[in-house]
Amino acid sequence: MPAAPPAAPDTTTDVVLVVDFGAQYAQLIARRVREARVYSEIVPSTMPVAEMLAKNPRAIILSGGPSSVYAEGAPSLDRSLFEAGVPVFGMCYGFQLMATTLGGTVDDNGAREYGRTPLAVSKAGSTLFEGTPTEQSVWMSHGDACSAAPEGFTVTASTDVVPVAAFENDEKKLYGVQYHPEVMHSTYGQQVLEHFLYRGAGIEPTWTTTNVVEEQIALIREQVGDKRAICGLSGGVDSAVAAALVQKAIGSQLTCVYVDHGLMRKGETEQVEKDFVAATGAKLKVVDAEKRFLDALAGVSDPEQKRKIIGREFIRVFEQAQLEILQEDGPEVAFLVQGTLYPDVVESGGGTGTANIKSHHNVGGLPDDIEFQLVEPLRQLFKDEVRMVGQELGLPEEIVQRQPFPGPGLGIRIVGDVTKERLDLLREADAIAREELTAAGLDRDIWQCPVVLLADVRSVGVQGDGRTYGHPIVLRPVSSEDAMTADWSRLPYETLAKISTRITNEVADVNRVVLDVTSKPPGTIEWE
Ligand SMILES: Nc1ncnc2c1ncn2[C@@H]1O[C@H](COP(=O)(O)OP(=O)(O)OP(=O)(O)O)[C@@H](O)[C@H]1O
Ligand SMILES: O=c1[nH]c(=O)c2[nH+]cn([C@@H]3O[C@H](COP(=O)(O)O)[C@@H](O)[C@H]3O)c2[nH]1
Ligand SMILES: NC(=O)CC[C@H](N)C(=O)O
Ligand SMILES: [Mg+2]
Repeated sequence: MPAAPPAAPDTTTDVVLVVDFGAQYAQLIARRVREARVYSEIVPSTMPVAEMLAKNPRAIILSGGPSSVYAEGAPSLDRSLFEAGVPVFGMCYGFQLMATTLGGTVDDNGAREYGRTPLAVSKAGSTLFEGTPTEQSVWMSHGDACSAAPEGFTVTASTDVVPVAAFENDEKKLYGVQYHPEVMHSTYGQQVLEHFLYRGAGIEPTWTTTNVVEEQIALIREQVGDKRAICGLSGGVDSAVAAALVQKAIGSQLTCVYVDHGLMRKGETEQVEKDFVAATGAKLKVVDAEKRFLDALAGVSDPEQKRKIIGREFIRVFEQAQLEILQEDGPEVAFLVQGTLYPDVVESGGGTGTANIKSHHNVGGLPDDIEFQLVEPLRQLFKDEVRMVGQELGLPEEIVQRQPFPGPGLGIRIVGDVTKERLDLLREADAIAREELTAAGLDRDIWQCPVVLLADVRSVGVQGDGRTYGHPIVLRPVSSEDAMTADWSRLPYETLAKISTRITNEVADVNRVVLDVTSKPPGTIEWE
């Protein structure tokens, strides 16, 4: 198994633990806490309470989860958590668990609520609801409900069907809400969360991205010591920021390695070589590994298999680069730096009880026999937070604001086997789409625009009065904040028309261009 990355900066004093009960939104809670300028860390609900308390948390948040508190084998918590004097805030499942553990009642009384729900605040000015309206819109997602709060708690909100939708116990510093304050649709959610942190738990909002930079630099120095590290550098935002952080921490002990796997877009390798070195002055090694990747991918059309092969080949190339660097004088090269972010981890099924959506090459695609120790300073952050760290480090806007491009590259944008010919065709189509989107001034409006070749699909066309039987190209422009959710971008028709005409005119074997109008969920951004 890959070595675990450093969990959390131990220099942080004000840590808030988010206990994850298999929630869809545990990571969202953690980032909302950071938005409130307080450091937070997610821990699994299976962690013993003594271990949680040993982290000296200033407060604990209990997430939602798919189980029913009264079901056999449902995740629970030792009562001592509520008696340790640490302020606790339960959300949905966490709220229900607090209720039952402390003597309240939760049952399946038919009071289901999913989505937008009006909440009536019955105690205006309470710790949680101070300054928010007595009627507010919240986001619910539950089938069980609390019908009686535990002794000593004041019920502070209800809905049409749920008599206890929030309760508070200021003396014990215990709070809970049935709804999800962490999702943006709960109008006063952030305010309620901040009230818990500042008023309930008395935490000062002092955490900033500067802390991330300082803490990570200290951690990296401690982890790497006087050994050497290589950094997988793609030219993308995450690896550029990770490399800049590590460069700051260990300077010349770092060598960046860019792998040209033959799955890159047109002109990309040249651009990385030129821009990245100019921006950071880092040592960069470019490895041409096209043959190796294409040979390994030959005949493979299953997306997960492709991802695992690509993940493995990346590591084999890094191992070779390691051997070459060892030829130069210096200590052992024991570490591999990657620009892994939280969404890569959670989509790869790396949360507690979370599903594997797709194996990102740098997490779920890593081979079991990897010997490098991983250095992943951004592993707990989301993209927009990483961009802020990049700005903090003084990286140029062209790098910090770049649209994401997945590590497996065009390999996961060909639905079907990956061949050199198909890649060349897709590179042409992709270059046209990018050129026209840039010319239309839309680069900043869209998050990214995968261009996908449906190599296994053919359709009939008529070109030059003759019949063609070609392949469709899919345009997938999306808008997003953090890639966890996304919407399809409403691009101007003229731009779409130009892209479509140019692709069908200029790219052989393509006789149709289609637009993907699916949000995420249900679709993911990439097709594979
Ligand atoms: N061609 C490549 N050569 C070397 N390392 C790579 C390459 N592509 C990806 N990686 C490694 O895999 C990590 C994850 O890739 P990912 O695409 O998520 O991040 P990124 O390319 O750094 O940023 P962005 O999301 O902006 O594209 C990178 O941070 C980098 O460490
Ligand atoms: O480095 C990466 N390795 C991968 O294996 C990978 N898969 C998806 N992506 C990128 O992640 C974001 C979310 O993508 P999905 O909605 O397709 O899951 C989008 O920005 C995708 O481009 C990847 N990046
Ligand atoms: N979102 C949640 O935490 C749901 C809690 C519980 N499974 C319910 O349905 O009530
Ligand atoms: Mg990338």
